[in-house]
Amino acid sequence: MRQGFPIARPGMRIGILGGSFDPAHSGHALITREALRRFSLDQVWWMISPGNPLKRAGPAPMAQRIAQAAQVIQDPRVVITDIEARIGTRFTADTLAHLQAIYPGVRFVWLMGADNLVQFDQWDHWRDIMDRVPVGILARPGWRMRGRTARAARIYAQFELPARAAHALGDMQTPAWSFVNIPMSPLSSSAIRAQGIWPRR
Ligand SMILES: Nc1ncnc2c1ncn2[C@@H]1O[C@H](COP(=O)(O)OP(=O)(O)OP(=O)(O)O)[C@@H](O)[C@H]1O
Ligand SMILES: O=C(O)c1ccc[n+]([C@@H]2O[C@H](COP(=O)([O-])O)[C@@H](O)[C@H]2O)c1
Repeated sequence: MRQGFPIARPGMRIGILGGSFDPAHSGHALITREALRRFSLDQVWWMISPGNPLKRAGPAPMAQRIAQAAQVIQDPRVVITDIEARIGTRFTADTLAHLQAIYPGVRFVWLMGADNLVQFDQWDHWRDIMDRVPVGILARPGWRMRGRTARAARIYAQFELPARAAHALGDMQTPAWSFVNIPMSPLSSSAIRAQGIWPRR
């Protein structure tokens, strides 16, 4: 965990994996390593959300989620950050606007699992997100087909970058998105919570 705002130089390609991370698990680590490789990213920031605007139940306290995330991944290319809470945003479109203002010249790529693509068209100002940054989608068990046929995917079909060219995603003019098939993990935070081992008391 870097205190304050992470350091980034102009020209860097940085993937933002926003999430509840309630708790972080090895599925997050897997998609992060794949995103780094497939989208040729310099870093991925695990942006621990103050709370998903579409989820009714609030997550475990931020400090607990950050500490757990730091146990799940130790990679110099991965930064765990509460930047969204610091900025005071929880809608992704707002957050990305702030990040681009704070870090001019940094090439941000929004990352998400295929499950989020399915409801992406319900996010606040989702088309602004498409206009602002390239979007990298990582396959998730049970969600590949639904992701591919999601409303957002259909509306932006002409802007899809084929997976074989995904390494160039960060340099693309927006809108641009790419869906990559990767080795998949069935893990989910909800399954871990259902086991009653999280949140820790
Ligand atoms: N196993 C996985 N495969 C692919 N993507 C994943 C996986 N786990 C999480 N993600 C993605 O990581 C991001 C953050 O996910 P989140 O922290 O909500 O975890 P989750 O396991 O999806 O949680 P929950 O089960 O509570 O919805 C989201 O974009 C989600 O799609
Ligand atoms: O901006 C929105 O309307 C919006 C709606 C749903 C989810 N998000 C973001 O999507 C990311 C993934 O959320 P989650 O809860 O699936 O981990 C996280 O950064 C959320 O803030 C954002």
